[in-house]
Amino acid sequence: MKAGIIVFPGTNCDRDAEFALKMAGFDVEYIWHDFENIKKYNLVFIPGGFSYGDYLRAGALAKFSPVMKEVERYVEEDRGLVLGICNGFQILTEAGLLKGALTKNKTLKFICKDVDVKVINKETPFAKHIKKESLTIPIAHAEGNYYIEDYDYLKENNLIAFEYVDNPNGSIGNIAGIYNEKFNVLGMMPHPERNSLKTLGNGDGLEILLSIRRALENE
Ligand SMILES: NC(=O)CC[C@H](N)C(=O)O
Repeated sequence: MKAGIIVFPGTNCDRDAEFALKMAGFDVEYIWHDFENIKKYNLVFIPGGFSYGDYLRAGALAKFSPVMKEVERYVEEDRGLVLGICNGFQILTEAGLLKGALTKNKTLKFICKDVDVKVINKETPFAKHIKKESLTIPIAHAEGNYYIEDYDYLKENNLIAFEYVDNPNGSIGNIAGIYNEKFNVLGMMPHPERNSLKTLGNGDGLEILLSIRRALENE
């Protein structure tokens, strides 16, 4: 099972992602942002960080990197799954691959702490093998306040992946992560790769990556 981690100038969670994906049983390669061919990966992972220094808005410049056109085709042609974490989630919304937008935290401060999230839609490859009802996963962001005009659309179509138990940033409906309509893209603000071992917390983050690997294997 092969995962490709996209690296932009300013990405800083790529090594943690590699470590966690290997823990979950993936073979891992890096994909530099000007790469135009991502055919061979079962999972494309867009990690966190500060792509292009978060200039303009987090993710607003990264969406123009050549690799993002290929990610669009990858999603459209159902070649595998895409997981965007934090800055990865911001890039996916900026690129229009996920609905809504990540705006500044309601406190206007960078927040770095562990949060509990409830698993909302369990019928997707990303979540169907998660055994727990809620997971403890760290957040670290300044622009994690998720907003969408048509919140009901997300609810009615089961596009909400995770909700915060105790909303840290002002996100509408306590949203911590969402899916696209084909359920082959997940974006989430918490960092599962930062809690992939019991010694890093309780290992809850690995549940998500293991669920993805198992679902891909059973396809
Ligand atoms: N952890 C990350 O991915 C960095 C956060 C992000 N660019 C922000 O501050 O909103």
